[in-house]
Amino acid sequence: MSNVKLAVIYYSSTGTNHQLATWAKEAGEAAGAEVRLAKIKETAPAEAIASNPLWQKHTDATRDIEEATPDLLDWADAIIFSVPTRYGHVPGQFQQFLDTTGGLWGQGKLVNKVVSAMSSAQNPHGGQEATVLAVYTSMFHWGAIVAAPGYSDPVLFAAGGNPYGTTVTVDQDGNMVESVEPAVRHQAKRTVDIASRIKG
Ligand SMILES: Cc1cc2nc3c(=O)[nH]c(=O)nc-3n(C[C@H](O)[C@H](O)[C@H](O)COP(=O)(O)O)c2cc1C
Repeated sequence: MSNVKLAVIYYSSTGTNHQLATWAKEAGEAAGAEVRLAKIKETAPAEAIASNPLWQKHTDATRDIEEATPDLLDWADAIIFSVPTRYGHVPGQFQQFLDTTGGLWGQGKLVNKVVSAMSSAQNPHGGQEATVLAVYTSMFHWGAIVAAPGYSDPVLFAAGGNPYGTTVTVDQDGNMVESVEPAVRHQAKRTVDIASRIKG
């Protein structure tokens, strides 16, 4: 049993990052953490969502998942983010969420949160690493402690060897190309482990 409270926060249009986040949630629970899975609030217009059947289907299927709030960040000792690449950067929906955290930041409440990030893109070199690093740039401003996986376990090589955070390529049909589930589980376990050492 761990005394760590872990928030797994994701944005996903077509399900990939929801799946990554779900594996991270399960692994966090297996590591003994208290875990809350939350989605970033969708801000795209209904017409945009309806124009992509995969997006509409995923939106409908995840309607009941709680939405991330600053209160959730305040609650958590550790946070795992999972967001898809948008032109090598984070989705606007995620940036908008970050823009609501100024109050917590001003009170110093984001300092020493243990954070880790994951991502996906349609191409192996389409911005996966850049997106994870974009998340971390904001985390440095929080004063958070970045728990990147590095090469801390052999499973990371099979997943593509991204030391910044687990990332996956998604084909035209929305299927994951690399087998990243073990790497996601390792990243979540490591995040809980580091957070428990910091929390003491
Ligand atoms: C506006 C937009 C921009 C995107 N930009 C890129 C990109 O620069 N490189 C890339 O490989 N994939 C890009 N993609 C593909 C997404 O990264 C991919 O659909 C996503 O990783 C799937 O994650 P999800 O199923 O969780 O939504 C883009 C998709 C959209 C809608």
